Amino acid sequence: MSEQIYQDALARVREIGENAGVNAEVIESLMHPMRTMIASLPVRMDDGSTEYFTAYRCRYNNALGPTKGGIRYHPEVNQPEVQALALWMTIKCAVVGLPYGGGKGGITVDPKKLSRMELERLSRSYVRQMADIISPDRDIPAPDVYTNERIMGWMMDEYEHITRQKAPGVITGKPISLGGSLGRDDATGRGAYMCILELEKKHGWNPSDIKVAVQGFGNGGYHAARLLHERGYKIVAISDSRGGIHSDSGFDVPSIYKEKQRSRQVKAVYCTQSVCEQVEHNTISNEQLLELDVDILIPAALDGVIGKHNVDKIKANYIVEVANGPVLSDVDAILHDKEIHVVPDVLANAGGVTVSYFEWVQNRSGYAWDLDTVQERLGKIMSKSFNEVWDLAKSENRSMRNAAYTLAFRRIGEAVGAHGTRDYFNSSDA
Ligand SMILES: NC(=O)C1=CN([C@@H]2O[C@H](COP(=O)(O)OP(=O)(O)OC[C@H]3O[C@@H](n4cnc5c(N)ncnc54)[C@H](OP(=O)(O)O)[C@@H]3O)[C@@H](O)[C@H]2O)C=CC1
Ligand SMILES: O=C(O)CCC(=O)C(=O)O
Repeated sequence: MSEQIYQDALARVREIGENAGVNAEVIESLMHPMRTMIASLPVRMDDGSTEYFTAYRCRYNNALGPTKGGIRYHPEVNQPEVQALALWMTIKCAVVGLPYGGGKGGITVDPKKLSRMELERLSRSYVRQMADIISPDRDIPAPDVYTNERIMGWMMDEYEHITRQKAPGVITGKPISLGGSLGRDDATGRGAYMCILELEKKHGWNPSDIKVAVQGFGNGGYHAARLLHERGYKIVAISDSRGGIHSDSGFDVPSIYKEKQRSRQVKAVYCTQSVCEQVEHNTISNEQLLELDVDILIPAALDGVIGKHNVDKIKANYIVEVANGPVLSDVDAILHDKEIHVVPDVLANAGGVTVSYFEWVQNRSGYAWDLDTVQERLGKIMSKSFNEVWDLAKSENRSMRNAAYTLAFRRIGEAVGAHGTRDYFNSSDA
């Protein structure tokens, strides 16, 4: 996660923005984050000492609504990365038509080294520092890498403690018992799966002929792999932070998940009810996984994994970006020329924020939807958004990323215009 990622994200906005048919001032406004708050979080450790962690929350742009985006816990979190992630949230929410701007947060920490109590104190400390900028109408966090519903529950609880009122809409991805939505747990992977179903229709694919490699086996990667496996796609490679496994005959995803839950590692196993047995496979690195000869490559871990250093070795026909920012901008044109099609992050992983939006709507109305309603509405938004992007890409010979950004810029531009004559670019920190 290089600090260059933000410059890379800006370069892409500038390049695509030039041909999007949008006022240059709108594109310029996207080159500047509205506000990034940096805080030091003092945390009492279990041994009685105090450690300080650096935390960020960026509210990037709120032309379309309150800012929205996850909170990442990772040792390499830094300000430029958080800003890049917040910029992508701004574009993503516009691509799928949500009434949100973009934000993102993070803490520079290795959460695997903290005890549960330390993690809870850290998470509560984050909310104490950020309480002035988050709120159900202003900035609404959610989970991202190495954060989860339990952490969202602690954060909501801390916020309610500070404001002395119930405020479930301040954060999404919460436990169901605290106002979370059914269907948020697998929404990111399901949204990507729904994009692949659209591709399946367009190309007339037979799922059992399609080989898929998935990098990252967390919330996004696991559910995408599980749903594709259930439909009959061949999941030939899976990895986590320690490396990956590969077999051309495909893996049984539920078995691998069961073993990952048990041992914390991705292992090539097939499990019956009582026992998991090893199956034939190769052990591969995360770099090798990206270079496999597959039909669909799903990077679902971290940003910047495909760039000039490896683009010549990429063999997949489709890259479906479940991770945010896995492909660097300087290889967009190379991939387009090689006819390696990218379903961009701002579309492919938008299922997560879409169901977060549903959660927020449910919290505000005080009425919980059933799972069928959530999934049906997610399906409608994903299918409509996918086809809008696809149609623009086909009709104007743009890449899908270019088309998605173009649609987003136009929507943001319309909102900026509709805000009126006030000097929008200098104010509006609502
Ligand atoms: N959660 C969400 O709702 C959304 C997530 N995303 C994006 O999806 C991506 C993954 O997020 P999410 O699934 O939530 O995160 P999780 O924390 O649930 O899982 C992360 C996964 O990535 C693996 N991983 C970590 N580092 C590496 C590495 N260097 N190489 C390969 N794998 C690695 C982890 O391995 P291990 O298990 O060994 O730690 C884990 O399997 C991120 O880019 C995130 O921004 C996008 C939209 C929404
Ligand atoms: O669910 C959300 O609000 C945001 C999820 C997120 O951080 C993302 O889409 O990258």
